[in-house]
Amino acid sequence: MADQDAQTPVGIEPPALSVLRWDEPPGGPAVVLLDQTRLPAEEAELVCADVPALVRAIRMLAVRGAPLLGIAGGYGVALAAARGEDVDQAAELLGQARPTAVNLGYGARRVAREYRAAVGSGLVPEAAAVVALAEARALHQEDAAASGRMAQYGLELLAELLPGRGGYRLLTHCNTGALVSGGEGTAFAVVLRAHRGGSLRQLWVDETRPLLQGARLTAYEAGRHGMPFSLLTDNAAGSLFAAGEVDAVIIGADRIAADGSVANKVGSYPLAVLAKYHHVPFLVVAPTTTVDLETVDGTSIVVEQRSATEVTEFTSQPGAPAGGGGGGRAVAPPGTQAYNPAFDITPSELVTAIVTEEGVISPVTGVGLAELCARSSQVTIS
Ligand SMILES: CSC[C@@H](O)[C@@H](O)C(=O)COP(=O)(O)O
Repeated sequence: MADQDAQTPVGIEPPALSVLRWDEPPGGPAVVLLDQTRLPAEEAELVCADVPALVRAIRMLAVRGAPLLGIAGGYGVALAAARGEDVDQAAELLGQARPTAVNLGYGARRVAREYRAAVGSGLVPEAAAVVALAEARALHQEDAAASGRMAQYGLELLAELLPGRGGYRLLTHCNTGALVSGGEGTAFAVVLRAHRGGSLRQLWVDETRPLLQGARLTAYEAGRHGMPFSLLTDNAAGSLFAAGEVDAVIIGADRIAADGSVANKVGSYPLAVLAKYHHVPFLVVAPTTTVDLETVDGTSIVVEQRSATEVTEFTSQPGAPAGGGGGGRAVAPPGTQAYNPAFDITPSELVTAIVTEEGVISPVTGVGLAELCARSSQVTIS
């Protein structure tokens, strides 16, 4: 059971979270996840011993967040390879489990490509499976390194945009910390670095309806690190801006199109509009693996639509079938239809800057994005 009162005093680091790992028990290899649907009540592991189990875990958000989905996709293909299964089919199944986060398909295809190359060079499938696992591990490590670099660039950007502040009051949405990454996350990694350096005055955490990634997960991570933070309902953000309590908005991304449009958790776009109106910087932090130059603009991004029960019931299980029966307490009359997109799209003109592991682009332009991606050491997958 996670102890909600056990906040870590500043200066003392909590133990790193084991969010996703490869395991090789006697029964065969498995991808072991920290089940995010059970946080913060329980720190429970979920063992995925085959690709369908991992696909289910992805759909129900036991594992989630763009960079971690990429890592999960990579290990999923390595799992298929280790089991002697069709890796291309596995990559396809994994890549389609959730449509918006580009990293998922990237991770799966990248490992599948390495496996195919290994077989093509004459390795037997067992040896090629070892190559596939090594590639998944490399992807995992690259993401951890990218996280550290984004944190540094992000902190420098805050200092530049908000000079002379006694400490930053940052508003974030959804969950972007260690729970979504091989490292300390994307936007949350910047917040954490500010906290460690004594420059975080306040973290405002949007609860993030309907699945409460802010309330359940970001509050859990902020609490572990002893941050000064408060939770707010998503629709309280406007009054917080009006009161002058927000110095910057800082979020992650699930896909960034070639024109700089940003897909992120639904509720990000209204924050960008509020930020523009109140002259507050709106910052997006994402690795270059989240930039998708093949998606020309925001209108081409496929936005995942999720079950109505996630809206019509409280504490509904993520991914419960539409039409009731999500396992939660109904808050709407039976049969109520719901509009439940998982993400929304923020156009580049509302984004002050995008922070990647290769540097910062501001103003956000397609040219700047392409340059950063070209500089990136990330493997290009066609
Ligand atoms: C680095 S995390 C960026 C995004 O993946 C995050 O903000 C987000 O929207 C996650 O959505 P989720 O539906 O919980 O997977």
